[in-house]
Amino acid sequence: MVSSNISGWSNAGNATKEYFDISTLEAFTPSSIFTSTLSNYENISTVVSNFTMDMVNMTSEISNNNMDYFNYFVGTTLFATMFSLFGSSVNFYFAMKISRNLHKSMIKNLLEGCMHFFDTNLIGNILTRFSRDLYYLDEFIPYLWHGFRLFFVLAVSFTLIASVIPWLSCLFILMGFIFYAISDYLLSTSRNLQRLSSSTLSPMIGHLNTTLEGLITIRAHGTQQVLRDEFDKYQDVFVTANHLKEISSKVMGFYCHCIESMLTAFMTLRLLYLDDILAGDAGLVLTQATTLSHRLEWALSLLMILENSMTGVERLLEYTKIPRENTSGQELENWPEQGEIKFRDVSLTYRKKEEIVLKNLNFTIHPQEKIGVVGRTGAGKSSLIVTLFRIYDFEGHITIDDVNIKTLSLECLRTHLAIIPQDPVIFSGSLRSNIDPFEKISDEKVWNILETVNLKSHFRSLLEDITEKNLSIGQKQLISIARALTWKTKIVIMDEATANMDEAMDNFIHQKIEELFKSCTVITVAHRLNTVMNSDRIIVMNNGEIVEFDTPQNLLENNEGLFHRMVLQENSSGS
Ligand SMILES: Nc1ncnc2c1ncn2[C@@H]1O[C@H](COP(=O)(O)OP(=O)(O)OP(=O)(O)O)[C@@H](O)[C@H]1O
Repeated sequence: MVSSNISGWSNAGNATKEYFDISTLEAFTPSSIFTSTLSNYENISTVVSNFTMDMVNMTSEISNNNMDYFNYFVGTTLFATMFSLFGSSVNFYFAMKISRNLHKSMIKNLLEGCMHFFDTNLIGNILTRFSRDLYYLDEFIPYLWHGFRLFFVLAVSFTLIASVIPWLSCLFILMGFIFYAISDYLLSTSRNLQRLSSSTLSPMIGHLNTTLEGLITIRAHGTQQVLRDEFDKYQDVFVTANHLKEISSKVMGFYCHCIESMLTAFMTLRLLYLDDILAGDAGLVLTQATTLSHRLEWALSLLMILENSMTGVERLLEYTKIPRENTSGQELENWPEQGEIKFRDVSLTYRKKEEIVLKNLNFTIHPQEKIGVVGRTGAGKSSLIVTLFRIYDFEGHITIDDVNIKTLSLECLRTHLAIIPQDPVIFSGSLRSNIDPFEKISDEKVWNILETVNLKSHFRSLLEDITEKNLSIGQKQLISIARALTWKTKIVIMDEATANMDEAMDNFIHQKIEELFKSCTVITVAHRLNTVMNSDRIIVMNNGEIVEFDTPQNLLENNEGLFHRMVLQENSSGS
């Protein structure tokens, strides 16, 4: 039990120490210095007020009894206070450094993390790390330094009692062992309950998040009760774990009180039978003994909070070790010039030992060709696009203008491909920052692009906050197209970009794309077959394989082909 507790502690401690050694600290910003000074001021004022209270309490206890102890008290308490004051300042400085480093590393790792991480970690897990666990690190741990003051005060009380009745020291040593055994047991229990509480909070937060995201669908289907029941289930589990954690701290208080009562009773009985003790000394010993349990309980509860907070730190440190994408590779300018794409023996598996999603694909897309990609749900259309962006590792080779994309840096590859996704992403901020986030082109050119996509009349200024405008999905999609136009890439990919739109908007957007991306290679993933009927060639996918790849005309003429059957099916369901 003892060793498990110590090893748990030292793991977290070593991990923090290891993290602390990372020397990527940046200078503090003026605002963070200001905030830390304010917090430190609060810290210092707490220390000073604690000192004053200690002095008042102890003086009242001593002055009536034995003035010889007064200097001893003042000296020790003053030392404890100075130590605490110095310690809290040092503590704050390092706590802030560790916290800042951890924040930076976590967000960096998260943004550059492999997609596998997001496939295997629920959103609730991530949100809890960035909320509750960071809260423990930022709000609890820096303040726990105050607790060390308590150990001095405890030492003073013990020494004082022992100096009056020396043989009580043996009793204190025995009591120390009992407390150690209890705290060892309870601290490890509490630490595990804290872990349980944190891990049961994540599904609850994740559920709440997805509920809010799908609120319209939930209301449309009237499934509020189902969602409420599910939430209650997650909440019950969380509250149970959290309640047990709270109980463990109460249990510790109970044990402390029991021991204190036994100690006081024993001392009182013993004092009654001692002849050579002054009444003042006896009173002093008794008053110190009665406050001991309170202070011990407080010291142990601080240890418990520290222990529990370290589980938060432990969880945070896991996020500094997220496997990251390999971003290294060559940087090419003015690439690709033609936009020719070749797939050679490309296979993709999302997770090890899982089913192969793309099976040995071999095809060539010629420069400036307009290619449609169709297939039933789960055929592998989006996976094909994912491999082009190297979102997941794949086997085989993909070359663009004879450059193997695995040799390129991720930044180079991804900035030379434009994608218009199914759900257009609108960043919070101005219209300009949404269309040209890296400020590559002039305002005039941005306005020209807006005019090209028929959006100019909707905005008065490029600095207008786009989030305040209630844009339709079609309009958001047009903004995505405008963004793709500023990138001036040779390859444009549309992943079911018009799936959520009515036919008129769908036709309008495709007409725009034909016009604007005439000189580009365009790959359009589509569910509606008429969307890709104007393509030069169509890839028909089934079960991770390319089963047909030809012009729309030839595919329609092949009565045995999958595309032909899909068209017939779509027509019959439409009529
Ligand atoms: N992140 C992922 N992790 C594991 N498997 C995945 C992942 N994404 C897709 N798959 C699986 O890969 C297969 C192909 O999915 P993909 O999304 O490429 O199909 P699709 O043709 O685009 O389907 P849809 O038309 O419904 O979008 C499916 O069996 C799917 O379950």
